[in-house]
Amino acid sequence: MSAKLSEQAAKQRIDQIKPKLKKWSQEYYVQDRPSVEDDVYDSTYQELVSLETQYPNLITADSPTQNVGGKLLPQFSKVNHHIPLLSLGDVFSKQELDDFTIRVEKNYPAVKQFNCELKIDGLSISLRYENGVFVEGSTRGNGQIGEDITRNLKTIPSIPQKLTRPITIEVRGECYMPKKSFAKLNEERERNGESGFANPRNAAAGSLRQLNPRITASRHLSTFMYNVADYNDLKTNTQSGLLAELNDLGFNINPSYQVADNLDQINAYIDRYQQQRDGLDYGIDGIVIKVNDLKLQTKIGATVKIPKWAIAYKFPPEEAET
Ligand SMILES: NC(=O)c1cnc(N)c2cc(Br)sc12
Repeated sequence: MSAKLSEQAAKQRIDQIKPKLKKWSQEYYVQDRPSVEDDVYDSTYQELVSLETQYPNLITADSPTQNVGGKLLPQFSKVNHHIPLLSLGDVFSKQELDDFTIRVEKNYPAVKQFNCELKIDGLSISLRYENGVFVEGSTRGNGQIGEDITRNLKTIPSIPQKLTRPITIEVRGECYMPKKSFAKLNEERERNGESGFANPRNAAAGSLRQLNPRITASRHLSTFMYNVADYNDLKTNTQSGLLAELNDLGFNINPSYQVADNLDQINAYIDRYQQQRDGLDYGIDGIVIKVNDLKLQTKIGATVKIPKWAIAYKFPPEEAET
C-alpha cells in the first residue's frame, strides 16, 4: 500500500493515473503498439487499486478497476481470490484478432493451436472444492476480492456438490439465466407489478446476489465452467483437454468449444456462432480464443488484469428488436 496521501493528493494522483491506463490499454489491444512495458502498466494499476482502497469515495464508475465484476455488496462476506480472476482483452474486428494471433505466434513460435470457446453473457463465479467436496463459491468482484455466495450457488443444479474424484481444485466459470427462464421471470414480475430485468445477465446477477437462497433457487440459473485457478491435480496439458476433464469431474461445460490450427478455422468458428447465437438458449457476446497448450499459457503469462494468451472477439451489438 503506497504511503498514505491526503485525500486531495490522492484524488490528483488518481486523476493522473486513469487516463494513462486507458491510453496504454488502447495501445496494447487495439494498436498493437504498447508504449510502456507490462510492469509499468501493472504497477500503475496497482497504485490506482491502492489509492481507491484507501479512499473508496474516490472510485468512479469509469475507473479501470471498475470494469470487472461491479460493486461488492456489503451484506456478503468477502472472499480473497488467492489467484486473481482475470478479465479478458477485447477486440472488435477480425483484423485486430489477426494481429493478436500473429503477435502471439511471433513471440512464441511453439504456439500451434488455439481453443475457441463461446463467451457466455452471465456473471463470473469461482468454485472451490476440497477433497472433491464443494466448500466455497464466490463472485469475481474486482478480480481480487469477491462476495461469498456459497449458499446461493448450492441451490444451482448444474454445480456439483461432490466431484467424481476427491481432488482439491478451484474452478472458474459463468453463471447464466437461460433465455426461456428470463422471459418467464419477466412475465411473472410484470404480472406482479414489478419491473422486469433488462437482460438475462442482469437477471442472473440479481438472482445470484440475493440474500435469500430460496429466491436464487427459484430462478433456474445454470453454469458453464471453463478455467481453473491451477492445474496441479489435473491430467491434461491443453485447454480443450481441461474442458473435457472438468466435464468428467461433474461440471457443466459448454460443448461448443473447438480447437483451431489456424486463423481460417478461428474465423469459421466466429462466423458459425455469430449466425447461431440467436438460436442458443443462453446469451453469448463473443468468442474467447485461447492458446491451447497450458504450459505455454503459463509461459506467456498475464498482466495484472488480463491473460496475454487469450483474447475476446466481441460480436457487434445485436440490433434492438423493432
Ligand atoms: N470460455 C471462456 O473462457 C469464457 C466464457 N465466457 C465468459 N464470459 C468468459 C469470461 C472470461 Br474472463 S473467460 C470466459
